[in-house]
Parts: sequence; structure tokens; C-alpha cells
Amino acid sequence: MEKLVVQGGARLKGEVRISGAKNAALPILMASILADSPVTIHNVPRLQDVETSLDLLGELGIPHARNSESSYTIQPPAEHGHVAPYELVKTMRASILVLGPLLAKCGHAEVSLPGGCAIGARPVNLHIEGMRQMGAEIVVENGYIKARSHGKLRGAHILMDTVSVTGTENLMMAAALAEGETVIENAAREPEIVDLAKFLNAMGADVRDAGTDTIRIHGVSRLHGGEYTVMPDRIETGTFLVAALATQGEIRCTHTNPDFLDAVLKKLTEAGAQITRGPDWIELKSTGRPKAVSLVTAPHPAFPTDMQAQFIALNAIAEGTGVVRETIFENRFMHVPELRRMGAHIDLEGNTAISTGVAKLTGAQVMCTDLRASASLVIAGMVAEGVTEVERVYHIDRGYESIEKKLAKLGAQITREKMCPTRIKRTEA
Ligand SMILES: CC(=O)N[C@H]1[C@@H](OP(=O)(O)OP(=O)(O)OC[C@H]2O[C@@H](n3ccc(=O)[nH]c3=O)[C@H](O)[C@@H]2O)O[C@H](CO)[C@@H](O)[C@@H]1O
Ligand SMILES: C=C(OP(=O)(O)O)C(=O)O
Repeated sequence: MEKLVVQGGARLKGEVRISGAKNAALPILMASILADSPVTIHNVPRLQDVETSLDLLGELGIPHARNSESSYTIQPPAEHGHVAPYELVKTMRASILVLGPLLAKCGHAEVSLPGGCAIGARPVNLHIEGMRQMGAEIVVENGYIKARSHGKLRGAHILMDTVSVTGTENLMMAAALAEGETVIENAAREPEIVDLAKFLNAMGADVRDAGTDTIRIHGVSRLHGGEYTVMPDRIETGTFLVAALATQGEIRCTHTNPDFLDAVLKKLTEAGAQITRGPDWIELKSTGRPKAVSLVTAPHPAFPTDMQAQFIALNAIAEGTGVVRETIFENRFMHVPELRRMGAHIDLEGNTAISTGVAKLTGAQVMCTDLRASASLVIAGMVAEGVTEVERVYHIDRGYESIEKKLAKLGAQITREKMCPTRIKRTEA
């Protein structure tokens, strides 16, 4: 077990290179299963979730090789396994993304149900219902989704009850090799959906209107291999920008895309940041103590739930009161009790967090509960007086590439340390 040890007080300054997007790389790695010749994917971030995805491909009997720091070649054979076991799925919810490709390619798939997690129940009923509409027979038994199609999947008109990112992605991948046209209505519009569509099209698929709420997919008979570069991580970008504003610093994020971050940049500006942007970079300059902001999370293009925790950390030390309403996940405020331990004044009322900024936080031992909660604790640690020890950092390693190295390069005082096994003192009765 490792922890991040943060000495507060440093202002972030300098340039940081943004990695490829986790939430685009994962579906793209899974979609490579559909190809009938090798696929090379560039700008893949070095993350635990990517390792888990590669392990899952390996478990399925799909060979892959690392070409360089961020480039991989996947070589999908004509025949391979179709079971995604609990041991791998339980460590990464995005494993559910193998369901669509396996079913479309092999005609059957068994994928462990991912189950609930810290931020909410996160059911996958929409994935299952959509595939049933495409002709799949699906049963859920012994904790597994067991899906089978008799012949090819059939195109269908699918209206999704709720906007679901991985649900839309799974159905897009299943539809890519189906017979006829699939229309997904009330589809997610996240940039990662567009990136997956571009990748599928680069392999010969016919996916249209990704990025709108109605996606049309004309099934094709085969997908070939090719090369693709994953889009930049908009959530990593946003996290660094919030960290810079919270520490009253000045940074430039490179290799990113400001167009993906409109809602976040708007809130940063409202919080007092001076933002300048170019085609693939964003600069943020602080103008003093940040001002608290109010926001509501909602599907893209509205404010992303994956940036909510970082803004709660910002509001904790900002001037004034900020009201944050979380509408996507029912339990995504696990960072709040930890931030309170550092002196933050945050009231929780149902799905709303009301923060009144304090002049200073104080360092404490805190515990990560999920990926973005971890990022918020690191940000809080950087502005707190004294030392903060952030435990259970395996959560942060799922989604941030070398976070402590990138922050240290910007001037943060942060190190990764091994945790000592807890010593239990025995007292004689
Ligand atoms: C790997 C990946 O891309 N993860 C992202 C993806 O997660 P993920 O795709 O799991 O999140 P969804 O968009 O599916 O979830 C949105 C809401 O829909 C509900 N729902 C979803 C599917 C379903 O079958 N039934 C159902 O009720 C969920 O419980 C949640 O309340 O989108 C989330 C919302 O932007 C992000 O926070 C995650 O970072
Ligand atoms: C919730 C997230 O990821 P996942 O869907 O992989 O759990 C996230 O990236 O913030």
C-alpha cells in the first residue's frame, strides 16, 4: 500500500503535458477486439485501468504488444475467449465494455456484473436492454451477464431511458457489425463517444452523428485494423487547472483540447481565473484568492460529474459560498467527510453540497474513496497548512498518469511513500 505525502503551501507554476484520455482509451482498447487485423493505438495513458484492460484482452486470448511509452498494438485473432471474469471486472467497471464487441464478434459473451461502487449503484440494465433489442438472448445468472446471438445481431431503434456513456459505447460497438441500421436515441454526447466513433470509422465502420443525441450506425460485414491516436484527457486537464487556481498559481496545459472543456473553463473563469487558450493548450493565471462557484453536474456538454470533487476542494478554500448539485451519481460526495477533517465547512443536503470557504485548511491523514475524490484530496493537501497524507492511492492510479511526478514538476511538494503496516499495541489484561 502506498500513500501520497503532500506538504502544502507551494504555488503551481509551469507547463504540464496532458496524457491520453482514460475514458476514450478504455473503449477503444475494447473496440479493437472487433478488428480482423492488427490495430495500433497511440497516446494511451499509463494507468492501472489500461493495465487491467490489457490483462482482460490477454485473458480473452488476444495478444498485444507495447511499442513505446504510450503506443500499443492489439492483434485480435479470428477466434478467442469470450469470458470476462469477476477477478478483472471487479477492479474496473469499464470492463463491461467488452460485452458489445464480444457479442458482435463471437456471437456469445459472459461478462461478470460489475456491481456497485463507492459513487453509486451504477446498474447496466440499459446495456442489456439495448442488446436484447438487437436480438441477443441475455440472462443474468451467478453474477454474470450471459449473452448469445443466433447469427448476427440485428440493427434496432433504441431509445435509452437515461443518458449513459458506456451504455452508448457498448451499443455502438455491438451495432458496428450488426445486420442493418441501429439508431441510438438519447445517446450520450461526451467527446469520448465521438473519439470511439472516429476510431470505429477508421477501422471501416459506418457510425454517423456521434456527438449528437441520435447516433446512426450502419452495420458492416468486417472491421479492419489500422492506427489511431486517443484524444487528450479533459478531466486530467481540468484537474490540473483547478489545482493551479486553488494554489494561486500559473500553469499551461499542453497536448490538450480546450474545446472539450467549455463548462469547466466557464466555472474556472467565474472563480477568478484568467484563461487563455490555443488550439491544443490552455493557460491559467490566478488573480488572487478564488471565489466559490455554484454548479450542477449533468451529461455533456454540461458540467462533468468527473470534475465535481475537484471543484468542491476549490470551494473549500474560496471566498464565499458555493452550492454544488450532483445529478449523475447518488453517492458521489465521499470526499466531503475527508475534506471536513482538513477543516472545510461543507454541509450536505441530499445531492447538494454547500461549501463556505475557509481561509485555510490544515493537513491531515485522509483516505481516497474513489478516483476523483482522491484528486480533490491532493488539491486540498496542496493548499493546506502542514502535511497531508493521502492513503489508498490505488484509486488515483486508476485514472491519473504519474500524478505526483507531474505535480512535483509544477513545484508541488509531493512524494509517494510506502505505508508501514499498522502496529497494534498489545496490553496485558
Ligand atoms: C469509463 C467511463 O467512461 N466512465 C465514465 C462514464 O461512466 P458510466 O458510463 O458508467 O456512467 P453512465 O453514463 O452509464 O451513468 C450515468 C447514470 O446512468 C445510470 N445508468 C447507467 C447505465 C445503465 O444501464 N443504467 C443506469 O441507470 C447510472 O447509474 C448513472 O446514474 O460516464 C460517467 C458519467 O459521465 C463518468 O463519471 C465516468 O467517468
Ligand atoms: C468514475 C470514473 O471512472 P469509472 O467509470 O471508470 O469508474 C471517473 O473517471 O471519474
